[in-house]
Amino acid sequence: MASIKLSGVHKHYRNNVHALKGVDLDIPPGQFLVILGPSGAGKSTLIRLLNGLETPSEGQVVIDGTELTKRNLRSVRAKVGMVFQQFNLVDRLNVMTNVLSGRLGKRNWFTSSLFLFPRSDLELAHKSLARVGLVEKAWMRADQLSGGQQQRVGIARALAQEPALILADEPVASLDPITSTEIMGLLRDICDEQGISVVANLHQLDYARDYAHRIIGLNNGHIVFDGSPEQLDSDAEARIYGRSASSRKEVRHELVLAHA
Ligand SMILES: Nc1ncnc2c1ncn2[C@@H]1O[C@H](COP(=O)(O)OP(=O)(O)OP(=O)(O)O)[C@@H](O)[C@H]1O
Repeated sequence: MASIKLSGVHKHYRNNVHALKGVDLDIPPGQFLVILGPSGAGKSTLIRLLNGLETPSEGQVVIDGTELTKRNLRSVRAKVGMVFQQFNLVDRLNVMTNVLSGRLGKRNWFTSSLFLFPRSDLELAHKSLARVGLVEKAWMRADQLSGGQQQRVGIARALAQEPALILADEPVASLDPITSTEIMGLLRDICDEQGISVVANLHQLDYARDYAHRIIGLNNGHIVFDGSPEQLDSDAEARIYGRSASSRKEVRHELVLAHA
């Protein structure tokens, strides 16, 4: 389980974009947090700050009481599993090897470079594949699987890290609606059953409502909503997406008429 605290976090990129503008956020252990917001709001930047892919220009990111710095990056990252929109598997390698790569951060340079894994790692990779229901695909090439299966492998790879936290950057953006609900359900079950915190960026409000314990809304680098799924009403949606609630209703009405 991981507790996460962001205090006064700003992110300026070199091109003068001010992507995050003073973000304060406390995420207790075991929470499933969904980040919503329009394109460019800063969602991916926030996710990337949590595993040290980006560093704050100002402010602090503290995970389990340890401030994330360049010096402790490797040890903190070893506790953070990543799940990506495009799965990020090595296509030509089999599923088992892809899952085992989740162990690389825990091994020294020599054994990692030779892809030598102890028996305990193989058992853990097998257990992770069983958790996502894909043991029978262990020796298939990753690129022979469907998108949903590839995302399950991505989740198994994250689980093989024995993570305290899983970061999911638009985990269902490349999947059809049925597969998307299966993947969101799997992530929520992992969070509830194993106490692994999940922070996910989403563009779909319905999935946020159905699967999150808590939702934050980002707009132009600011947190403009922080509440439960039940609190995400039309006013909150309007704050997050920068439209008035009535204009969103009109747009929906037009869409319904257009499809009638
Ligand atoms: N590496 C980078 N260098 C420069 N600017 C960047 C970089 N990454 C993001 N930005 C800018 O920072 C702002 C926030 O981007 P970010 O990707 O965090 O938004 P987002 O909410 O995840 O958007 P989307 O939903 O489209 O993925 C945008 O203006 C973006 O162009």
